Amino acid sequence: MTTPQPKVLREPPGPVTRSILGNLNEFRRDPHALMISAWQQYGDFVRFRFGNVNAYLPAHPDYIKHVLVDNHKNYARGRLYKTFERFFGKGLLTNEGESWMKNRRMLQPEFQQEAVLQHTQIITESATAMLENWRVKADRDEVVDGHKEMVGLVLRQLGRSVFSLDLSSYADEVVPIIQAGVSTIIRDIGSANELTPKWLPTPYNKRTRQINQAIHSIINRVIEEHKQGLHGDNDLVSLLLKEQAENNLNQRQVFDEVTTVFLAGHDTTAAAFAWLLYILGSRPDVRERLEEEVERVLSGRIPTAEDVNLLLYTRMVVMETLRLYPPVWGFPRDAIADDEIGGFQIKGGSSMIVSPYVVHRHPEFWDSPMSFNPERFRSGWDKTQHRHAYIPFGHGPRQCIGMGFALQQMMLSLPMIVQQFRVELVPTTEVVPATTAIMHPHGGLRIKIKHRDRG
Ligand code: HEM
Repeated sequence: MTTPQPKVLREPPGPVTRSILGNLNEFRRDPHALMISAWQQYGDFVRFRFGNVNAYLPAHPDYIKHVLVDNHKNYARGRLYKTFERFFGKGLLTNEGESWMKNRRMLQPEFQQEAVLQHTQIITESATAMLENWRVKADRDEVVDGHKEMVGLVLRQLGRSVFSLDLSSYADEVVPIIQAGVSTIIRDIGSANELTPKWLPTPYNKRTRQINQAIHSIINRVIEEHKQGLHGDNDLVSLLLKEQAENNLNQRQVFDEVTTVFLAGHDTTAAAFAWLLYILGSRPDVRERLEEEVERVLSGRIPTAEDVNLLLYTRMVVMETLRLYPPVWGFPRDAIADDEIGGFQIKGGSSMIVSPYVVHRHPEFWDSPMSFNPERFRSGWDKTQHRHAYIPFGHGPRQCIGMGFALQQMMLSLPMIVQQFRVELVPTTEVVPATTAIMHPHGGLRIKIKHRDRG
């Protein structure tokens, strides 16, 4: 009888460096460039070293499936999500275990299709309000920041739907502070800042405090106004306060969940919208087909929830935009115990970077991956495509809870924009993706809004 030989596992290959920080500086500087070049050189499973921690990039959809679904229990939120906690607290995004599961179940109904459909009117009313403003901007031939416009739209839609409060007035002052702060998370990975005690008056601690003050000013107002009964009892905040009254949540948990939905729900969708504006401005062929569809289906009407199912090309454009410009370009996990992926050895304690940005560009799964081609999402695309080659909202038990809401915002608002306006890019510098935590157009998106009916 022969004894079975232990399987020989390979060490994943990756860029070698003598720096004590390993590949960390390069990653902080330009994570997209590092990931893409390393993947092209080393293949579908790459090893980086961040200080004394191994960080792996699983670039093949099978490997991603392993981490997010098949063996997800072995992959915890980990170190990087820990750094998110200083702004997000321990809400759904950063939390784990029993209390995550309990709160996810509690909040899930607020984001299910039925609930999302109920927000249709708020979403279209909010878009109408923005478009009325755009009339004035178009009359004046103003140059505007398209990304900032979209932040305002999203804050109005998200705020009114989920918090019963229009938050768009924060778009100019408070939100930029929050966005600038949250986006530094990548730069802060492994930096000495993270090790300094919070009470020390370092510039880093001061900045963190300032960002938290900006966040708290919004969230405290949202919660306080609900406690005073100013916003009825039919939204996410009321639900959380009811759970608190029944001792299912404490005050801190309510605060953290509201903060998480606010932070995770505005910057992401606004970035996606900004890229949609970019496509409208840079691809006349796509814009013309959108205009044709919107006229045929809506004949000048405001879209309803039923119309969304008929706007097939619009959906294809939204999906292709999320493929090439995924607002969440990467998200982390840490391996709890040793594991094996595709014959590679994974040591417990090492990190994973799951990257929509990389797998959405995988040439084995996407023809001409770098070209923007909505046709690839023609009806039936999902019958032939690998499920884990397209993950703009993640997958598995931790898939984005706001996915349906974000898609509905885009499916209703994009046709309304197309009905009335055209977008002209103002050429200054090339539009490139930011390498901050959320991938919006770097430095904003300078555009002019043109009335469609005036040519
Ligand atoms: C285009 C817009 C959006 C994109 C691309 C996006 C992307 C993602 C991704 C990739 C994840 C998974 C992260 C991981 O597994 O580590 C996630 C989680 C999450 N998202 Fe979104 N998101 C978007 C919009 C929203 C909206 C509108 C909300 C809320 C209103 C939201 C709330 C959340 C929350 C709470 C989680 C954590 C879920 C959990 O772990 O249980 N997101 N999102």
